[in-house]
Parts: sequence; structure tokens; C-alpha cells
Amino acid sequence: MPSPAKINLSLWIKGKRPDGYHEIVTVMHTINLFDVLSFHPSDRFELEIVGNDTLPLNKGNLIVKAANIFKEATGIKPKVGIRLKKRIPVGAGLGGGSSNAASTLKGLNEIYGNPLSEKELYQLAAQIGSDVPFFIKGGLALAYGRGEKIRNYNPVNFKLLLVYPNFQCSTAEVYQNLPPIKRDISPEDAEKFVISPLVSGKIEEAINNMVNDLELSRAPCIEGVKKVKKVLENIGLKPLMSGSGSSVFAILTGSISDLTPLKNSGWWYKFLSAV
Ligand SMILES: C[C@](O)(CO)[C@H](O)COP(=O)(O)OP(=O)(O)OC[C@H]1O[C@@H](n2ccc(N)nc2=O)[C@H](O)[C@@H]1O
Ligand SMILES: Nc1ncnc2c1ncn2[C@@H]1O[C@H](COP(=O)(O)OP(=O)(O)OP(=O)(O)O)[C@@H](O)[C@H]1O
Repeated sequence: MPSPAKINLSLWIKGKRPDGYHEIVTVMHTINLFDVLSFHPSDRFELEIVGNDTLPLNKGNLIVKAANIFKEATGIKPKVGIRLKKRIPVGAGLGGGSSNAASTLKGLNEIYGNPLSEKELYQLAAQIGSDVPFFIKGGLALAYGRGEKIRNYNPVNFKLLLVYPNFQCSTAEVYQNLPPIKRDISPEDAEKFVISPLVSGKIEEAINNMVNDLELSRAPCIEGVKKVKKVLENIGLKPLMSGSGSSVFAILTGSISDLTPLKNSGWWYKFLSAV
């Protein structure tokens, strides 16, 4: 089962909630950068990871967390082996772990004859993490609350350049080091600023309205993100950090003058598309 990455086309912080999370409004789109989960029968639940030797294999892995939540909700002990082929950079703001968790919930639900309704899938996803409900459907969506409330739209086509600067950002650390921010923005505003121009092909207007308030964080990793943004700005692009970082993307509306500075950076980069 393909497990896509996502980028945040915008992320606005409305304020801090009593539960310690931040109230946000964000626009996300899945992209054609995938992990792959394969499920096979086994006498007990087991996880194998290929392509990454630092991720945990125990309940610290969001795939195991998703399988445990599936078991608690359905009473079914999954007798399934999952093989994860990891390609999405970790700690990059691309939602890799969240995407894997959503794919695990959907995969187990399918294998055991759909004991969970779509509504229940969303409820379980929200228990795993704020980004997980988005990945139940993917495509183009608006997320709000702490990110678990979702409005889906028809996916749009655009190409992008994605840069991963070979260091991670911790989501918690980025949020915890935010200065006080109180954006007065609603999901309807996000539709007006970003979604409507995107779906009506006014890509430049959408790009000019895009912002990521998490770039204001004082977390140390953001300094590195700013260096990546500078290099992309110097080659004529309008870059934005994805999610809590560390990756930076730029939507492509034409050709790029000169890639030399990026080639000399040693950073990982790919030309990708929205899916
Ligand atoms: C940055 C984004 O990826 C943008 O899509 C999401 O907002 C974060 O989603 P996520 O990685 O699934 O985050 P979670 O695993 O739910 O939370 C990790 C930590 O990030 C912080 N967090 C997360 C979401 C949110 N709306 N406010 C927060 O303050 C909290 O400290 C939380 O303990
Ligand atoms: N299956 C998994 N894939 C990737 N990370 C995982 C997974 N399970 C647990 N994690 C942990 O989650 C953290 C980061 O996950 P992830 O790669 O989703 O970060 P991210 O891309 O910044 O996601 P987000 O945009 O949701 O913040 C790391 O500390 C990693 O160890």
C-alpha cells in the first residue's frame, strides 16, 4: 500500500489551547513521494523496516501504535506482518510517520473485512496524531482544530521542488518555541486565500498568499531552514517550510535559472508533483 508524504501549502497559528496543543488552520496536499507498506499473513503482529535503521520497531513506531489502537477498538489481534519500505525523510515536516499510521489503519481494516466505519477510522486516526486523519483520504485538504478536523477538495496539479537539508526538526520543539501568535483566521479565510486560487488555476495568487507561521519558531533547527530558503530565493523561487520542518518546498511555475547553488549544497532534493 502506498503511503504518501504531504506538504503544508500554508499553516496559520490561531493560538495556544488549554490542552497544550495549538489551534491551527492548515492547507495540505499529498505528493508523489511514497513509503510502501506491504501486509502478509503471520502468526503474530510484526514490523520489518527496510531503508531506515534508526526508526523504532516497538510502540514508539506509529505503525505499531496504529495496530494497537486497531486491536483495542475492534478486539481483533492482527496476525499480520508489515514490511515498511521507508523513503520519506524522517522529521522533515512531510508527515511520513502519520501517513504510515493511516495506511496501517486502512490496511488492517481492509484485511479484517472493514469492522471500522470511515467515521471510526477518523476517530482512531485523531488519537494517533494530529496529522493522521488527513492521510485517510489525502489529496488537497484543509485541516483545523489541532489538525484533526478535515475538509477535502478535489486534488489539483502542480509541480514542486522539495529540499531536505539532511537534518531533522522535532515537531514538539518547533511548536513549543513559538512566540505568542494569535492569527484571526478561519477555515473559510484559508479557502479564500489559498484553496480557491489553487483550484481555479491562479497559482501565482495562491503562492503569494501562502505562509507558514511555524517558521517564526525559535527552535534551533529553524536557523538551518532559513539557509535553505535563502538558496531557493536566490534561484528565483518562493520557498516555504513544510509543516514543522526541516524540508522546504517551492511550487514551480516556470523553469529554474541555475541549480548550481542547490547542487553544491549537498542537500537532498527532488522534483515532484501533487497527487
Ligand atoms: C506540523 C504539522 O505536521 C502540520 O501538518 C502538524 O501540526 C503536527 O502534526 P503531528 O506531527 O501529527 O503532531 P502530533 O504528533 O499530534 O503532536 C506532536 C507535538 O506537536 C505539538 N503540536 C502538534 C499539533 C498542534 N496542532 N499543536 C501542537 O502544539 C504538541 O507539542 C504535540 O505534542
Ligand atoms: N513509521 C514512522 N515513520 C517516520 N517516523 C516515525 C515513524 N514512527 C515513529 N516515527 C517518529 O516520528 C518522528 C517524526 O515522524 P515524521 O517523519 O512523521 O515527522 P515529520 O515528517 O516531521 O511529520 P509531521 O509533518 O507530521 O511533523 C520521529 O521522531 C520518528 O522517530
